[in-house]
Amino acid sequence: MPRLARGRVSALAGGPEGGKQPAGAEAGPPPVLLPSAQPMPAAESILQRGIFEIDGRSCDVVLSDSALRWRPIQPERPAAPAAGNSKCGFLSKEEFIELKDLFSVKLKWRRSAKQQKGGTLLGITLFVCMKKEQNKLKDYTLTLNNLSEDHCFLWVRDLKKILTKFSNRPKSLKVLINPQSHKKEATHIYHEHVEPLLKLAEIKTDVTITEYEGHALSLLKECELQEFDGVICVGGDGSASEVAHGLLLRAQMDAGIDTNYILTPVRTPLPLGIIPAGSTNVLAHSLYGIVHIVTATLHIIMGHMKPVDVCTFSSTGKFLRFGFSAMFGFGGRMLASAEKHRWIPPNQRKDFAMIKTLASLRPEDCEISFLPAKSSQDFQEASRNEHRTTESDYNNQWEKIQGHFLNISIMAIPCCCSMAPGGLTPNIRLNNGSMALIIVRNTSRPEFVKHLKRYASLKNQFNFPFVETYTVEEVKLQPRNNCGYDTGDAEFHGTPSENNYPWNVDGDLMKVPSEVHIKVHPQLIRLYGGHLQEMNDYK
Ligand SMILES: Nc1ncnc2c1ncn2[C@@H]1O[C@H](COP(=O)(O)OP(=O)(O)OP(=O)(O)O)[C@@H](O)[C@H]1O
Repeated sequence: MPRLARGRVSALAGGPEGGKQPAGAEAGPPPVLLPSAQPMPAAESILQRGIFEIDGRSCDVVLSDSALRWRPIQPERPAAPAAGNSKCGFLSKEEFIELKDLFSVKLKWRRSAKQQKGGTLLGITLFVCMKKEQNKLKDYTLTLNNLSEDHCFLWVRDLKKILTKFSNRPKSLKVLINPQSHKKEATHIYHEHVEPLLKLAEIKTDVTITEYEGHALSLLKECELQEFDGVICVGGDGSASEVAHGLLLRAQMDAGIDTNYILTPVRTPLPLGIIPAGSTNVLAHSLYGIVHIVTATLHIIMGHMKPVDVCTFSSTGKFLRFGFSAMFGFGGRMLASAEKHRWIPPNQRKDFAMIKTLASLRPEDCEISFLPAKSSQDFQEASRNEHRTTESDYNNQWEKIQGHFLNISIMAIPCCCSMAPGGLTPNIRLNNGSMALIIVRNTSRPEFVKHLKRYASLKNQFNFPFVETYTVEEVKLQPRNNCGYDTGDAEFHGTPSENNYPWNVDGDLMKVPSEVHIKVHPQLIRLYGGHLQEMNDYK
């Protein structure tokens, strides 16, 4: 049975310098540490051994290059004559933390309220990243009390030396905050929940609060990025997508690629971290398996990284942007309507736009060409998930479908959200080099609503005669409404040449007058995070 370690507080509560406790930091209950009484592997070399008081008990503490182990020291009791076993007094259980879970170490001082330096040394505080439940990470502290300065200095020196060996952990980050995201809480979220943890981990930050739409993009195109190990975006999907686009665009510029015609993009050297502060947070949810600010921050601090597929969007050969997912038809119109009514509060705006777009539901007349994904794994998944594709489709041959469609979704990531925690496309992973193409043909409004509602339960949402799903690598979508695009809003009326079809790309409105070509590029960007189930570290 795992044992509870007592008396531990949150990493941010009563820290070494007595900093204030941010909202959300947990003071209890005490965390479950690793299963006790594990024998020390023979390969572990001991760096330090000493006596510390932990949770009010004197402990024999051993620091090796991979773990910190402790065992309470119990006084030898006189042997019970009947039992005849004099060693029973020493059989206390060992507990340990693995050093790969450690993210900071500080000396613990007792200081008066006004005192900035000095004071009485009480011991050492270790800050540890722990898995709390399913995909959730939390920060916890372990305090080793010992009044000897020499003793504590030596231990801190060795522990810090170990921390420097985790070369994938960032030391300097560029942070971009969208103050307008969702309920305008992104700045508060950053300062209250993220910054204290980054400071604790001694990560340097350079913060920019964006002032207008596209600010993050223009900044990333020009600013000096060499000094940073990663870029962090605090905002919703629109912001995260803009920053990902900016980072990738910058990588193409640095590689001397003409950004008007990006055929084979290069990978971006800098990883991107996403702190969810938007209304939907699909990207963060797909990445972390949960929308939780401390989890997102700890993934960044610990340097957990995941390569993720990205799509390029182009029209008539010209590059438009990078993105992770897109919707055309109902999804595009709904976003266009929501953007037009920005004055409505965010939650109500989405409901309003949904109802308005449903009320004027109409199909798009278009031609869809797609290149099926070639891997056998994709083929198996496709067949398992009631796809209509046959093996002959997987010959690198373009397929063509013409007709009237209510909605067309193209997703390179699972698109998890509160409505569909398992993802809108559960068979697409973050980096399997393929996209889901979901085509909803024209049908009655009640049938379409039934299909939308099924996403919430993730039960047979594709099991309708008017829904087709494919696993693809490329898609070309050519609208054929030459009579003019009509959203029911005046802004979209006009002559065909003025028409711009609204696309929803990662929650951002993109208006394009003609064909859009979408191509997936495997593992083009590295994002901080990853589902814990997939990470060996947390088996
Ligand atoms: N200071 C600003 N003022 C107005 N818009 C901004 C500002 N900074 C960034 N933006 C833009 O706001 C857009 C939407 O932001 P974001 O996605 O973060 O929030 P959201 O729409 O509330 O969340 P979600 O996309 O998750 O629904 C982004 O495309 C971004 O370019």
